[in-house]
Amino acid sequence: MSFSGEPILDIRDASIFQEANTVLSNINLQVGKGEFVYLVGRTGSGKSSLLKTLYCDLPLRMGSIKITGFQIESIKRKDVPMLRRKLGIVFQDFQLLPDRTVAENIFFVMKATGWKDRAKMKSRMQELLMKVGLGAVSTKYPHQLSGGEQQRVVIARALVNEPTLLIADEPTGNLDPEVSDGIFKTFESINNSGTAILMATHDFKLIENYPKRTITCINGQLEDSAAVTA
Ligand SMILES: Nc1ncnc2c1ncn2[C@@H]1O[C@H](COP(=O)(O)OP(=O)(O)OP(=O)(O)O)[C@@H](O)[C@H]1O
Repeated sequence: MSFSGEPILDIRDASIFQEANTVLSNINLQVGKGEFVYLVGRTGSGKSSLLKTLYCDLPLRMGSIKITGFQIESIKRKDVPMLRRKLGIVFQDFQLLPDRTVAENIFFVMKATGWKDRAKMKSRMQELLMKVGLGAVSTKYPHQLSGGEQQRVVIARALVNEPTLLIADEPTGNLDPEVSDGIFKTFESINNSGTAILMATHDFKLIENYPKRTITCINGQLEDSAAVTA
């Protein structure tokens, strides 16, 4: 694919490993600012490993990756939190702190990323909950929310620092179809306000209903729907 500006994600001749095994070999991928891209492939094909490499949870041992301005192959350990601040990361299992309220869960990330002004934190938190379609839930604990509501809180939390790229690994994996659809629309509205989204999913119904550029992990390679149709 070609872009008018610099891509927000630029993978060049990278290989992705899990211990001694090569999961993906010599892959190339460019994602433009504000794009919405699905990442699909059979179980074990390497989707999560690729995403983990992007946010430095797995080391990049071969090739180069530039993401939101950071060069992964040469990134210093001290810069990893800064990279993760520029990315929003959403997983399938909601990963909220169970013993803290929704507000405290969001404040926790804010404090960890340098927010100090209590009034600003509160208003940002309320703005984010509105954005993901949640009403007055800030004083509730995760167990008092449905799975879909918890996932919305996780999305709100991922948006705290206005990421330019949101990475989502099976964000609708544990949700029933109607709830998934609502969550997906939330991602779409986030994307419409300019955030690029890279979403690993098994949810082919979603892809059928909302077709977008799709990258498939297959036989250790990436297949790009855009390359097929271009
Ligand atoms: N922590 C780990 N240690 C060793 N090998 C791993 C680890 N995690 C994954 N793998 C292996 O790496 C390969 C790719 O797994 P990965 O989780 O990236 O696939 P995936 O496409 O995300 O699968 P799924 O759709 O089931 O989530 C698989 O062969 C898997 O067994």
